[in-house]
Parts: sequence; C-alpha cells; structure tokens
Amino acid sequence: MGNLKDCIAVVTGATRGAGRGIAVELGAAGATVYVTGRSTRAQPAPAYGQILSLSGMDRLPGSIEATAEEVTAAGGRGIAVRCDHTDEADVAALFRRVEQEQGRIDLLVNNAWGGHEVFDGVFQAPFWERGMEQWDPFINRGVRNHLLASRIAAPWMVRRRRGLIVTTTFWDRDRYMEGNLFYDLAKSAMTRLAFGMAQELRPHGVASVAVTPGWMRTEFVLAGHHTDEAHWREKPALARTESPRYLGRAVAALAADPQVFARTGQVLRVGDLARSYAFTDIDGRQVPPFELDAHA
Ligand SMILES: NC(=O)c1ccc[n+]([C@@H]2O[C@H](COP(=O)([O-])OP(=O)(O)OC[C@H]3O[C@@H](n4cnc5c(N)ncnc54)[C@H](O)[C@@H]3O)[C@@H](O)[C@H]2O)c1
Repeated sequence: MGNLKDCIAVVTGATRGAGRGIAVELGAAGATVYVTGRSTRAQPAPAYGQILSLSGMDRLPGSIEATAEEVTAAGGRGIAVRCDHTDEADVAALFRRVEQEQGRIDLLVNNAWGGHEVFDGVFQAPFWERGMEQWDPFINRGVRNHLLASRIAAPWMVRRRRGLIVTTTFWDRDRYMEGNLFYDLAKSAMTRLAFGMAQELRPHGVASVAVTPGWMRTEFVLAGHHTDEAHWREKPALARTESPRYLGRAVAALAADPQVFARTGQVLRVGDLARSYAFTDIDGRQVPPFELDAHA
C-alpha cells in the first residue's frame, strides 16, 4: 500500500461501517485522518431500524474517538471531530478546524449515510408502499450532506490545484435496485454527484470519483445476521461479503496513486480496484465486484 504520511484526510460518518474501514486503512498507510460523526463516547449512537430490534439490539457500537484511536494504532494520526453532516454550522466548523490545524486538505471521503437507520426490515416493496419518511435519511443524509462537505472543501483544493474527493456509493452497471426506489435514487444521485463534481473540478487539477464496494460486513449487516466478524463464516448468507477494510484499501490505493487524475469522473468498483492495485481483503481473498443479477 502506498505511503500517505503527508496526506490530510477527512472521512465523514466514520464511527462504524464503511467510514471506519476507510479511516483505519488510511491510517495504516500513515495518513492524518479527521474522523467525523455524531456518536461520541459520551453521546451514544442513534438507534438503528427494525432489523436490529429484531435481533435484540437497536444501538450499534462505535464512536468517533474509538475510530480515531484505531487510526493512530494502525500507524496514522486519528483526530475525532463531532459533526452532524446535515448541519451546515457543524460542517463549516469541521473544515475551519482542519484549515487552522493543517492549512490544507488532500482527501475528502464523502461517506456519512443515514439510510440504514430507518431500515424497516423490508428488502423489496413498490415505491407506493414505502413512506415519505425515507426521503430525509436517504437523500438529505445521503446526498445533500456530501454536496455540503464538498462545496466547502473544493475551494481549498482548487487553490492548490490538487486533491481528491471520493464518494462512497452503491452502483452496478446502472442496473435498477428492484423494490428499492429510495435507495436507487440516493445511490444514482451520489454517483452522478461524483461525476458532476469531476467535470467542474477537472480544469483545476482536482479529482472526484465514486467508489462502490460489494456487500460489506459492517456492524449493521453483522447484527442483522446475529453474528460478528469472528463468526460470520458460520452464516452461508454472508459467503460473498467483504470487510469494510477492503473498501478502505481501495480508497488508500487511490489516494496514493500519482495517476489518480486519470480516473476522475469514474465510478470504480472495489473488486476491480483490488485487481488493478493488487490488494486483497483482510482475509487474503480478492472478492470480485458485486453484481446484482448474480445475487438474484
Ligand atoms: N453496507 C453495505 O454492504 C454497503 C454496500 C454497498 C454500498 N454501501 C454504501 O456505503 C456507504 C456507507 O454505508 P455503511 O454500510 O457504512 O452505513 P452504516 O450505517 O454502517 O454507517 C453510516 C455512518 O454514517 C453515519 N451518519 C449517518 N448520518 C450522519 C450524519 N447526519 N452526520 C454524521 N454521520 C452520520 C452513521 O452514524 C455511521 O457512522 C453508503 O453510501 C452505503 O449505501 C454499503
């Protein structure tokens, strides 16, 4: 993995899940990582949806401080900053702090995602049977928050004519997420956001890409299957999952790639990046890209 010891990164929504995996892998490559989220040790995580209630728990472990400590233990420097990414004042204060402490930002990872917190246990349903209460967590805590962070970080990158914005999403060759219109809308908008930002940043030497993992064994997914990272192999349904660190390795490889600008505007699958940059998941497997029809 490339050396990121001079990299100043912000990873949004990094108390758990994909964000945590990305932050820790950036740390392993030596980066300074601002770990953001709402959950602190003093203020526990918000409750998740029905799938966790079904398994007897509605709160997941994780805090910005715990992830920041993991980043530092991995070899980087983790800095925990409480930030609700829907709140413009919080987001402005986050980036002000990064500017005061570092004077620059090299990598922004747009990842905070509210969709899972309202998951109702229904995997597929026609849109007219889903409630409008899904709009806010899926769109405002999935797309608006990324635009909000990016429009504050972009001017600093533009001034230096360098930088990378990574937006995590789910994308499978433009296939429709059957029975999940809200999810599909949110993910399509994120992917398009990364593309649109790339067009406007291109003349300024700044890159923007969307990165799509496969099905990840996040704390949410593991709890929904009544298991944990030590025992997931006992669950046949999780056979093709990957760890969030696999996505983290993809982001670290992109951040360390001097040719990353050649990829600007693209949506990149973690399984493809693993082949291209020759990395594996934490268990040594090179998990192929997730394809919807292969899982139908
Ligand atoms: N889990 C998977 O298998 C999977 C697969 C493909 C793509 N993805 C995508 O990866 C991204 C991350 O998903 P995840 O699975 O890690 O989700 P998650 O629910 O496990 O984690 C989301 C993180 O964002 C934080 N967050 C939510 N709202 C926030 C807010 N307002 N301010 C700050 N932080 C906030 C949460 O607290 C949490 O730390 C999403 O775009 C998701 O669609 C996930």
